[in-house]
Amino acid sequence: MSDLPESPAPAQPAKDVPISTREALRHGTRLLREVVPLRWKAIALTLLCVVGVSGFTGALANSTKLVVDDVFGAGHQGAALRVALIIIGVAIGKSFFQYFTEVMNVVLKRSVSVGYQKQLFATVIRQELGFFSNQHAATQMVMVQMLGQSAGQAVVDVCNRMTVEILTLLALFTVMVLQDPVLALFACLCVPPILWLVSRLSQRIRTLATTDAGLAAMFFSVGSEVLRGIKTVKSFQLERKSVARFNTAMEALEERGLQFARVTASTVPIIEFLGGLMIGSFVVLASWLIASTDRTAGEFTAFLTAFLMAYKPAERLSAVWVEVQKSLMFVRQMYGQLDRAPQEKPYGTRTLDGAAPSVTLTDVSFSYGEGAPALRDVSLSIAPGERIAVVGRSGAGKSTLIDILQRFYDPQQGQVALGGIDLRELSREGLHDAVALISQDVFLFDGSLAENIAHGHPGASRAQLERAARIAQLDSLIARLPDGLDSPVGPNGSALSGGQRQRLSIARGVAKQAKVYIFDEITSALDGANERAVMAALVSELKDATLIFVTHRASTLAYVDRVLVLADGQVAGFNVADRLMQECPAFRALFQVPEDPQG
Ligand SMILES: Nc1ncnc2c1ncn2[C@@H]1O[C@H](COP(=O)(O)OP(=O)(O)OP(=O)(O)O)[C@@H](O)[C@H]1O
Repeated sequence: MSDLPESPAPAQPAKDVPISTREALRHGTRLLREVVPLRWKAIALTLLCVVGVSGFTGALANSTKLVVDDVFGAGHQGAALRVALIIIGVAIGKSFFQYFTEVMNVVLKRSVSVGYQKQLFATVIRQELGFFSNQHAATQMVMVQMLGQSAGQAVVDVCNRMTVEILTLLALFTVMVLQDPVLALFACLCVPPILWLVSRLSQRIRTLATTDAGLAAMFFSVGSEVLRGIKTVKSFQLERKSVARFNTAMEALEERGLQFARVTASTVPIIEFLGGLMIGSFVVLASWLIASTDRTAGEFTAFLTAFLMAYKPAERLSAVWVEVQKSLMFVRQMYGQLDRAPQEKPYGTRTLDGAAPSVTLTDVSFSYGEGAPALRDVSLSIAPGERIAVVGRSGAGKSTLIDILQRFYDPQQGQVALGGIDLRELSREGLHDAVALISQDVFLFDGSLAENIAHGHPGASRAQLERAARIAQLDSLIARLPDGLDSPVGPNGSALSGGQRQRLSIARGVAKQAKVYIFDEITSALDGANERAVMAALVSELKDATLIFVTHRASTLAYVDRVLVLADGQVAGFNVADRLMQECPAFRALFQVPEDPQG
């Protein structure tokens, strides 16, 4: 029959592949094309602030000419006060625009990041089940957070940080040309080789930066895994091992930080030396120009100030470019995720009418990837409204069977049908409305008992919620709680005991009013009395549905019509329990009480 189980490559921390300039431009352009129409007001405001900052920086450099020529040189009456006022005015103007630039930085970064984080999460959640089995949930979430933030960072870096440095350099260069075109030409000849050297160094920094994110994701992944399983860690005395694993991750992070610092630090002395060499040459050239032409000392001072002031934006520009490339590396990864076609299998259009359907498997075989088949040539038929138990040793294929019944996976061979309709012909809603899974892995939402039950049947009446709670034997708990059914359960039901959480999850499943119920080890956290009460209520209240209980407990068998025994992915028996005890060795191995050796 159909497709292999989809196991697309899930989110991985950033790969160690530096981004080429062409790729960086491609992804950067796409990002801006998407962001600009949505946030053009914020971007326009940012650009306005950036033009203000650059313009006032140029003006500040130019004002040194006034200081030298008008204040110190000519000694005009009142010149000092006038020049001082000009300089103060320019500084205030620059600070004003700088303040709003910073504010716009935060606004723009946050809005872009959040927008992409929402898109990424929506893409992740649409993936099929195979996607999630290969990747830690914490890592997935770190990737969603980090990739979204990188998009925000890249936009801010390009629209704000890079633009401000480029415009400031242009403003300062204009001052240099206006004040002394000959020296400006000389600077133009000297600067390119320095820039080439800087770019070589930044390339090295970029390579080191590529694995940063992967290590950061490891920090969360290792730490959160240990903390989530803290009870297991303590009970198996795994503290030392856990700390050792965490320390290894931390040491890798530290080592990377040190390497990064060493390379970054080496750039400063080299640039300082070359800068000093250039300034020395300017002084010699300027003294000759001042002596042999009508150039003033003020012009040279303004030129030199502009040149010296250009050093910082040039340095920051190269740093920002490295950061932009790093951000764009993640943006590339983000688009890789966003562009991944949703792993949704095609669904049909049919729905199930009437009451409980039959469940039929014909020659069904299924393997996870290349491994041994988890189910082999399984053929069976469950009658409408029948109650069956599915039993088998660990790894026999029980969970795989129930995943296939819900079409989480399609088998590679054979056919699965509900009420005689091939599952692939059912619409997505038709299938998931008809089948309810009540799992042993209880997952509850932070809300009231009623809200949690209503997740099974949005829009259910109060009476329907109360009925579901009663079937799940929650009525005595509800009677004790001050707010009854409206009492909060806490995050993932933390205010409830294990058994109460399990019963709440049963109530939610019951409220769904499905036609086929699959109960996966649902009584594992219940005491004997509660288990009997829950099972009796389920079989009497859900008479109009086909019930499938996956179980390891012998006590459950008293409530079912037949028992399906799975062994190594095959049907070892499917009959009433008494007959299986006589005929099926696999069943006896599971449930026969060993004879007392004492006699
Ligand atoms: N996501 C997966 N990837 C690869 N192999 C898997 C996966 N899930 C299950 N298997 C393999 O498929 C086989 C059947 O597993 P399954 O989970 O269906 O058994 P089970 O009867 O439900 O076991 P248990 O009672 O322990 O839950 C096992 O050999 C198992 O190792």
